[in-house]
This record gives sequence, C-alpha cells and structure tokens, in this order.
Amino acid sequence: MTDTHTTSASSHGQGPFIAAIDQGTTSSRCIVFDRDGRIVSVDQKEHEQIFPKPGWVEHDATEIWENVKEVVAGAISKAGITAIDVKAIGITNQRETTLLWDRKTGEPVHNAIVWQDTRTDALCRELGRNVGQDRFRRETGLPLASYFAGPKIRWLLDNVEGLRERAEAGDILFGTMDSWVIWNLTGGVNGGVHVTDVTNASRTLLMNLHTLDWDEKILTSIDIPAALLPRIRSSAEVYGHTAEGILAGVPVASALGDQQAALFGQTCYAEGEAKSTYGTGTFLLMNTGEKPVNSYNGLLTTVGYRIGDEKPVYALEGSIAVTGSLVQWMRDQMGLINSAAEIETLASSVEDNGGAYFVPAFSGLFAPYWRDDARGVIAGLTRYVTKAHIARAVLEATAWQTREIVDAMTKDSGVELTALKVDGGMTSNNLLMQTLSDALDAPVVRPMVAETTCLGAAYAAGLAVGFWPDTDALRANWRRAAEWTPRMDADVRDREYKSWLKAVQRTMGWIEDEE
Ligand SMILES: Nc1ncnc2c1ncn2[C@@H]1O[C@H](COP(=O)(O)OP(=O)(O)O)[C@@H](O)[C@H]1O
Ligand SMILES: O=P(O)(O)OC[C@H](O)CO
Repeated sequence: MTDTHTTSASSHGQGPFIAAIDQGTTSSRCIVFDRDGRIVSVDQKEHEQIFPKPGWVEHDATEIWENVKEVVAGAISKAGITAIDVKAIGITNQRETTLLWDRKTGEPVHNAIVWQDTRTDALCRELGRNVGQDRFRRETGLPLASYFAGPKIRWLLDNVEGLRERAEAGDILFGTMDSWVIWNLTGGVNGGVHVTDVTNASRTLLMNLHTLDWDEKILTSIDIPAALLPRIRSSAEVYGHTAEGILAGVPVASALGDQQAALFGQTCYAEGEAKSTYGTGTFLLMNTGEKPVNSYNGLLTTVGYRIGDEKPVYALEGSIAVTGSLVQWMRDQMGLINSAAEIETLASSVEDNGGAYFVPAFSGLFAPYWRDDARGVIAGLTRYVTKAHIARAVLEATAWQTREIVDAMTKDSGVELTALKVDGGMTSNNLLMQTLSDALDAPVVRPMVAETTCLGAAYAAGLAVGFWPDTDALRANWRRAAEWTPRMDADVRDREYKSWLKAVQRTMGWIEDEE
C-alpha cells in the first residue's frame, strides 16, 4: 500500500471534511479533503490486472470492493477523524469497465471487463453492419467501439452460461464501478441502491444523450434486457447512506466518471474550458455548455456533469487509450526501466528520438481514429536507435497524441486552446510536460492539487450536501503550481508532427476480419 501526501487533520483545523473514493484502473484510493480543497489524508491500494488472452483485460470486482473498504478505513484513520467529521462521500471511477452481479447473493457472475479490453471488436463490426454506426453516434454521442460498456454486457450475456435467462428474470444487475461501489456501500444484498450517474451512463452506448435515459431502441438492437440497468441519477445528490463500517451513516452524495470528475476538480465550469488527465490513458475534455456538440473529427460527445436538478453540462472528449500504461509496459514487460519515474532520466540522456516513433495502439486507436484493427508499432528504427531514444519516443507519443486531440477539438468547437490544464500521475514528469508544451505550441499548467479526480468527486458531493455553496467557491480554491511554455522551433515541430502522423498510418489494418 502506498501512502502519499499524507498530513494530519490537525494542520487543517477540526473539519468538517469530505471523503472521495477513486476506483481507478490500476488502484483504488480514498482522499479526505478540507473546506479549502486541501488534501488531509490519502490511502491507496493497487489491484491485479488480469490478461487472460491478447487484448483481454479483466479485474476481480470482489478484490476491488475489499480494497475500497480498506482504503476508506486507511484514509479516515490517517486523518484521525470519525464518521461525524465527514459530511459526505463522493465516488469517482474508471469508466466503461463492466460488471454483472447477482442481486440476491451480491456475487459477480464474471470478472469485470475493463475499458481497454478488445474482445468485442468483431461484435462491434457486426452491430455496425446490422444497426449502423450513425445511429449510435446520433443517439449516444459515441462511435460504436469495443471501449464502451454496451457491447461488453452483450458479450457476457452471450458467453456466461445461463446468464441471459437470469438477467431476463431480473436476478442480475449491471454496473460500472460507480454502481458497484455505491450498491455495496449502501448495504449490498441488504437494500443497496442500484444507481449510476449521468456521466457514467453516457459511456455505455445505451443512454440517449438528449433524453438522458436508457434508449429502448438501442437496447433492443444490442439485445440487452432493461431489467439489468441501474437508475440514472445526477452527478451530485444523495443516493443513500453508508450502511456499515468506519463511515456508517454518512451520505453517499456524488458519482462521476473519473475524467468528468477531473474536469469538475479543475473547475472547468465555463464553456470552452478544458483539462487533460495523464494516467493509464489520457483524456482531454472541454466543457461545451448546456447543449451537446456533435463531433465531425473523431471526438466523443459526452455528459460533463449534472448537479442535482440543474441542466446538464456537456463536454467534447478526446480519449487516448495508452499513455501511462506504455510507461508501465516499458517497466514491467520490457524491463527497460525500474520505475515509472526513471523514464525521464533515461529519455533525458539523449537529445532527441534518434528517428524513432512509437505508436502504442495496444487497444487499437481511440480518438480521433476509432480503429479497432490497429496495433502498436515502433517506426523509423535503425541500428543507431538506443533504449534512451525509445524512452524519448514513448514520452513523445503522449505529446503527439494530445496534439491530434487538440487539433480535432479546435475544429469541432471553434475554440483555440490558449493554455492546457493538466493533472494525473504522468504530470510529475517535467520532460514530458515540456515536450507537451512544445508539441501543442501552448502553455501547459498544473494546479496545486494534482489529485483533481478525487477533488472533483469531493466538490460534487460537497455541493450536494451544502458543504460548499456554489461553484464560485470551488473556483477560488484553484491554484497554479507549475507552468511549461513552448521552446521548440516551428519548423522542427512541423517536421516531427508529420513523421508522427506517418507512423500512425503504419498501425492500421493489422487485425483482419477473420482474426
Ligand atoms: N514520472 C513519470 N513519468 C511517466 N509516467 C509516469 C510517471 N509517474 C507515473 N507515471 C504513469 O502514470 C500512471 C499513473 O498515474 P495515475 O494518475 O495514478 O493513473 P490512474 O488514475 O490511471 O491509475 C501510470 O501508468 C504510470 O506509468
Ligand atoms: O482509471 P483511469 O484514470 O485510467 O481512467 C480510465 C478512464 O475512465 C477510461 O475511460
């Protein structure tokens, strides 16, 4: 278990406090915040990544729930507080990761299928032929891709013996990790509430973006029974109360997908404000106001957040599947570095990439291409290239992928980014942040509290229970911690970007229909 940024509650007065749970792709964490949005305590625990076949990624949801309980107890005890000091709990989570469980026993029927998993490639192609790509984009704001939850549910119904009959009888519940955590927190088999929030529901391919309810026609065409589905609620309201444990009786008062939570934590409350989060993957979201904006350049239209009965706020999103996980791959699968931080030292030992470009299309390519048939390549290899050049190419891959998203965002929204707000684990890498600023030709800024995902969930929960009065009070908490400005010559930037785009083309069409 890791324990970072931990301070005692006494240095932040006597509270009260808000706790946030972030159920992420690699770990679960709980952070306690004070009224100024400062971190009081943190506890975090990683869970196993299960890779049963190439392209398949699963999590054990029971292990995740045990870890969630442990980190909540850890963060509360490190803060030296009790349930009385905690006014609400907020939930944020890895999105799209899909779980079905038995309503009566609380047992998962299968491991959770993780957002990165590509097992539904062929199913998506079949649905595209039978139902049509445009239909999904129009109603849900999303392209038909293995990334989203709907096809994963259908795969489980088709592949776990007897499951469809149990689902049709109403014995099975579906949830993304928000629903699983909330259901368990609020009592599980003893009356747990089965809900999701509108941001998480907007990632299923099953929610109509205009009505903000499940779309019956789409459910019929993917062949998913409505009896499985949770009720869709706003992102900030009291769903129920914690049934037992260290926080028994505390209201569970927010849920947002982690990227939307980061948008909220970065206080992007005005149209045109954007943030980019650098974790396992990278996700750039721009607030587009009260109406969904269609994308014609490969971005997703999604719900940004909805506070109680207020109008929903929409966002355009550019999703990149592999950024921090490429650094993990260099460490765990290749053994070229011993820690994620070491990639900066290795990459800094050379001036440039030595002509190498690494396109990590491990789960196909997400935005702006949405190509399930792509797979990773390292292009431009010669005998000159060393592991240090590859390390540099790994960092540049994150920067150029972001540049492609920013270009698409400008085309779709008409908004030129004057600066990019960043957060997430990779932003501790200075070389990467400088490379990003160079690739974008724009300043990159990081706030004082880099844990914006948990902060956003805490903010939404705090608004729901009146701990903070309004979003203006939250804006006042945002403080700049670091800024990087562009240093690269324009002609070098143009040449490098062109080479990157050429390398991207080399990834496509690797997987053929019959595979
Ligand atoms: N100094 C660093 N340089 C590059 N990548 C890093 C560095 N530190 C952490 N990472 C990457 O950041 C990711 C962890 O960030 P985090 O925001 O905790 O991710 P998540 O919320 O997706 O689990 C890991 O994939 C790790 O490889
Ligand atoms: O858990 P993270 O931070 O890797 O985020 C995953 C995203 O929500 C996937 O859409």
